[in-house]
Amino acid sequence: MSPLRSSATATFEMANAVGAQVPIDLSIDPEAYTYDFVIVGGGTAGCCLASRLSEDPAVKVLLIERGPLRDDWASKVPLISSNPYAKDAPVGRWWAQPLPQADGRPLEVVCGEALGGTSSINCMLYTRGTPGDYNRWSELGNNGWGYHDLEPYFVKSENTQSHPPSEWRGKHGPWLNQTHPHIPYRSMEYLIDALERAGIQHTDDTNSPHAPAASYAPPDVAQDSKNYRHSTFRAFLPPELCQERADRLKICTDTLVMRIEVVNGNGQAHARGVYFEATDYRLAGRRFYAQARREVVLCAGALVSPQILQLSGIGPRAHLEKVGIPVQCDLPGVGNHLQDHIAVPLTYEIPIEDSLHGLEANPFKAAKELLRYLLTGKGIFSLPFQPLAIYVPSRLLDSDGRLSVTSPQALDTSFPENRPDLEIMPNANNCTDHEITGKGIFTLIVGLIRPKSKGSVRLASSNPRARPDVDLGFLTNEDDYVPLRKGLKLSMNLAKDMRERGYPLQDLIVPGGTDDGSLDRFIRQNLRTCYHYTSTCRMGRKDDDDRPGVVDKELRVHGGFDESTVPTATIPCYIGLIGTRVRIIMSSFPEL
Ligand SMILES: Cc1cc2nc3c(=O)[nH]c(=O)nc-3n(C[C@H](O)[C@H](O)[C@H](O)COP(=O)(O)OP(=O)(O)OC[C@H]3O[C@@H](n4cnc5c(N)ncnc54)[C@H](O)[C@@H]3O)c2cc1C
Repeated sequence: MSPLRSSATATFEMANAVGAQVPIDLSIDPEAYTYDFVIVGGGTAGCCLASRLSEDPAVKVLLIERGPLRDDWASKVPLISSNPYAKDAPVGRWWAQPLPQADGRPLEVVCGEALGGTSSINCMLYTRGTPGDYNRWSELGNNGWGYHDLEPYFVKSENTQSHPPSEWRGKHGPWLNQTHPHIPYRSMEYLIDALERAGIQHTDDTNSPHAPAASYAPPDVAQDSKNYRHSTFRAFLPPELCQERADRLKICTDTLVMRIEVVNGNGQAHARGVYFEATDYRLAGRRFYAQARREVVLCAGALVSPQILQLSGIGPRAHLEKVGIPVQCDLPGVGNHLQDHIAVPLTYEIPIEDSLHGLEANPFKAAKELLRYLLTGKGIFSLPFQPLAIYVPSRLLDSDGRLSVTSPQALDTSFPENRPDLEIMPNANNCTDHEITGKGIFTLIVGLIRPKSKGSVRLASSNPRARPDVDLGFLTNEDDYVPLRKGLKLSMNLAKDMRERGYPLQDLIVPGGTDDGSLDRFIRQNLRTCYHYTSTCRMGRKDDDDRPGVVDKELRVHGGFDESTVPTATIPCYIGLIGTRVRIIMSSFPEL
């Protein structure tokens, strides 16, 4: 049997091969459906973990992924595969609850659903965050998770094609990344000049632990040498590796895990196995079971991991009882503490030839660019949507949004208090939900990357096929307005500078003024998700009154589990971009 299959029929055959149909036929030898590790979710974390665990020839691993295997050409081309709203994009999209703080608007949440998960459709930015991010995790009591503890795993896993080897950059890992220093948009040249004049320094390497807290650079991007997207599926589970390990690594795509089997005995809970069905609704009800000799590892993302725990009877008792799920373990933290970067875009009109919309308006230019990519791997099709990463700590901005402190001590990010809390994301395209046709668009998205607001994930029903109920909780903590206002002022200053230097930039969707009232109104009307959901199964103490943890520092679910159920949504508090971090957590986990 090939280790990689994709259609629903193949899944069904495969389910027969990797599990036992429920109710289990007692004549089946349990060895036939028992693995050492059963990994739920073949996404950013799951692919990496499946690869690492199956390095040991004595270890049998089953990886179960809800989405398909997508390995066609379009899924590799950055510009095409980075659009989660394209008709056939392998994503799950559903509405979160309407937000009172967004004038009652519901926002859509989006997750990748394919082998590779969200790393198959995201913006590809390989961004680790600052040393202070990890040192803060340590400060919260999670020993072993400080920056110097994790740096060796970053180095081991990556292969940077643009930076020299150093103590913090790796050249020999399976996950490739590179940087594109030449940005083909005229608007970005003006923006870079404006950043320099604003005192925001260029840095050679956004992932250097020595990069200053206020800095800008073209980001590292998860791409191979042909400029194809390097999702974690391509990096960690290439076909030759899957073939070589076919005896011990089974990958089941188009397959939906319904719940984890939890058994209690001798005062301890134990995750014994998982129940699953084909994702295709026509095969719903034909349920299968696989048993885990050692561990069930939950890597279903920050929105679905808590759903699966709750479906399995692990979560806040009152909620489980309300939905009619028998309680196995009363764990109040499951699904709480949802965090996401809060994004507010400023939208400007620019000449259409300076923006990505120039490709829509000019099919000849689009064809030429596509041909260039086909022949050379270069050009607009090879680039990320976001060509520059800009970070600024709001506490260094004065009330007019100007950088007021630039001392080396204040910019040293090894101290948690110096971490930037604002990311300004420039894009040469429309990043709003408004339809704007026939115009060139330039966007500065102000992202609050360390929000205090928190939301939650709860079961909408006991049906595992129903999407969970997501409350993004944006701006439930009013403190979040303060850095957002400063970020908007900084971005408006940058735009003003670009215009004053002669760049034809016209206001389209911007605040009516810079007083708090105008800015706050604009924030509520325009805020949106950044898709960076985390912390719904956070690492931390179970008895922490303010924010009870779900897993301990070895990523085992609290509650007496003798062996572990390990969710990936374990980030204890927010950091910069998230995919890179999730992968490192999974990379370091087996050695803990
Ligand atoms: C549009 C977009 C752009 C982004 N851009 C960036 C970026 O540029 N850089 C960055 O660092 N981060 C980015 N992110 C965030 C980042 O990609 C994610 O935070 C990260 O990939 C999450 O990893 P994960 O392993 O936790 O979950 P995922 O990668 O989402 O994997 C979860 C997997 O579990 C599967 N699954 C879910 N339910 C079940 C079930 N019941 N049974 C079986 N399988 C199941 C899913 O299909 C999925 O494949 C972006 C996110 C989005 C949506």
